[in-house]
Amino acid sequence: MDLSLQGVSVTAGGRKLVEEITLEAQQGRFVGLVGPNGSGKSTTLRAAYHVLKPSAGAVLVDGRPVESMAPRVRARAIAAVAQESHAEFDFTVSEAVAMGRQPHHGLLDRITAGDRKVCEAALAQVGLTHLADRGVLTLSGGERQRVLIARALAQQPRILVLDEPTNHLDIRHQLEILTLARESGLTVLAALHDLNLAAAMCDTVYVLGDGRLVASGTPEQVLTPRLLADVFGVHAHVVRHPGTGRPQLLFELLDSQKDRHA
Ligand SMILES: Nc1ncnc2c1ncn2[C@@H]1O[C@H](COP(=O)(O)OP(=O)(O)OP(=O)(O)O)[C@@H](O)[C@H]1O
Repeated sequence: MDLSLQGVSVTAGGRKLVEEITLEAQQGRFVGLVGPNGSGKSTTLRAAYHVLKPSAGAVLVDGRPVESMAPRVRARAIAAVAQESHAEFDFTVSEAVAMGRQPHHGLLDRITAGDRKVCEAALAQVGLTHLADRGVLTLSGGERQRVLIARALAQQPRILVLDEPTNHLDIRHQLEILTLARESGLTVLAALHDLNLAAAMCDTVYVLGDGRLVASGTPEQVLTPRLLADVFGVHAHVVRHPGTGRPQLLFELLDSQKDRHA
């Protein structure tokens, strides 16, 4: 399924948090959203997965406004992993993942053998089968993050919206989880802080600065020293990854900042 935001603005407390965001995530593509702290990434994603109502513009799934979709239909289309989602109750890992099956049956229906299979597969995909019976409150931050991703996968959506999915993950799990999302065949829209992961994984990158889109394109087109200086205020050297040929970035402070910190 295609996900598209068309001229989306979000207002809160009388202030425009994001303005006129237009972006496209086509079927099966991995689309990244990058930008400095407070630039509006989470706000944009919350509008995309319909927990924030845009004050202007529209969010479309295969051309259909998400707000016109019944909640259950929407939940079968889009699954989201929010930033710093908290597990408040001490469910077991399998119970937490099984919540992802809710959109597929009635509230009071029992979980079926088919549901259980889907959940086991999702847990295996994130490498947590061995923790199925553990309480989520006893997990490490990275394990908990992988449970949330397994729950989103168990939802069997067509679109995955991920807000900082690599939070708390060590480097191997960062690469594994993003590769899993990339190769899932799902449409992925992910906010990423790590620009090298964005460069390695994304088909298209959108850059936000101060609530507005400032650039979009392939990582090669977008992640240039000029843009990184303008938007992030850092000096970047761009090199090619010897294995993948993708751009990789080496950072240092701009000279003006170095003087400030000298
Ligand atoms: N409910 C709200 N009321 C007022 N301001 C808000 C609200 N939610 C977010 N903001 C502000 O909107 C701006 C964008 O926030 P957002 O969380 O979308 O940024 P972000 O790019 O995801 O940041 P980070 O990289 O730090 O996670 C910030 O300045 C934030 O303080």
